[in-house]
Amino acid sequence: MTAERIDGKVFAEGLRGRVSSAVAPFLAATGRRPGLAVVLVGEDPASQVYVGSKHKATVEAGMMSFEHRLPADTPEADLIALVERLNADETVDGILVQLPLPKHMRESAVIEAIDPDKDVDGFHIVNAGRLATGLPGLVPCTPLGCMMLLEDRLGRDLSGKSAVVIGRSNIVGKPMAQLLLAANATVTIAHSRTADLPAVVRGADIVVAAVGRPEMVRGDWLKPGAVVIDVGINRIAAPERGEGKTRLVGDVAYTEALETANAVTPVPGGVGPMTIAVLLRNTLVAAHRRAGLPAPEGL
Ligand SMILES: Nc1nc(=O)c2c([nH]1)NC[C@@H]1CN(c3ccc(C(=O)N[C@@H](CCC(=O)O)C(=O)O)cc3)C=[N+]21
Repeated sequence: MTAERIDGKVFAEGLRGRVSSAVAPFLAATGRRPGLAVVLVGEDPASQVYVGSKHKATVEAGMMSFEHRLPADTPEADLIALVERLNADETVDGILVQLPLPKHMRESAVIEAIDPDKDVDGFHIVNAGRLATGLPGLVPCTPLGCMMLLEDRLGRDLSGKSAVVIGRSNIVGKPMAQLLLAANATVTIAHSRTADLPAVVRGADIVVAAVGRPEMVRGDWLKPGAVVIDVGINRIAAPERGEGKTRLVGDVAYTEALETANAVTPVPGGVGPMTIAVLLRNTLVAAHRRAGLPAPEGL
C-alpha cells in the first residue's frame, strides 16, 4: 500500500482564505481590523525568518501586524513592560512572544504576563487549564493545526481509535494529547523514557511525532493504515546536494512511512504551514471574543 501525502500547505491556504474572508465583516462591525503583535528578542536567524513569514501572512489576511524587535540583552522587566503595554492596547488582539527567549529570561514569567485572552499561542497556564478542563480558550497553534488535518481525514469523533503522541512539551505534546482526548481518542503520551517505543507506536491508529529527532520513527514501527502527523522540523546535512548543503526532515522517516501508513504529513509542507494559518485563525477568534461578537463559523 502506498499512503497518501497530507498536504498541509494546501489545507493551510484554504484556512488562510477563510480567515481573510472573515476580516471584512469584522471591520464592518467594529471599525477596525484584527491586530497581531509579534515580539522578537535577539537576532536568532531562524526566529527572524519565522517572524518575517508571520508578518507577511498577517498582512495578506488583511489584519494589522505590529512587530517589536528588542536587543538580545534586553532586561526581562523591559520585555514584560512591553507585554503589559500590548495588553492595554485596544488595537492588539493577539500577542506572540517568539520563543526561545535569551537565557537570562524566564519564559514562564513572560508568557504569564500576557493577557490570556490575547494569548494567541495558547501557552498561558490559564489557556492550558481551559483546554484541560474543556472550557473555551485559545489553543496552541501547532496542535490545533494537527487536529484540523486529522479531522479532515478521520472526522471529528475519534472514538475507538488509539493515538500515540511522541513528545511531552507544553507547546505541542501535552496540548495535542488534550485535543485528541477531547475528540474521544484513547491517548498515550510517549517520550524519551518510554520503554520499547516501537511497540507502543505499533499499537496506534494515529501517531503524532513531536520530539525533534530526525527520522526517528521508522516505517516498520507503524500499524498498517495508521495516520501519521509529523511535527518535527530538523535541518540535517545533505552532502548529496553539495558540500555544506542542508535539508529539512521530520521526526518520521517519510518514505518508509508511506509504505505502511494510510496517510502521512511531509516535512516541509505539512504541519509547519498549518501553524501559521492557525495563528491567524486564533487572532481572528481572539478579536471576535474581545469585541463581543460570535465566533466566525467554519474555522
Ligand atoms: N511563540 C512562538 N510561537 C510559535 O508558533 C513558534 C515559536 N514561538 N518559535 C518557533 C516555532 C517554530 N514555528 C514554525 C512555524 C512555521 C513553520 C513553517 O511554516 N515551516 C515550513 C517551512 C520550513 C522552512 O522552509 O524552513 C514547513 O514546514 O513547510 C515552521 C515552524 C513556530 N514557532
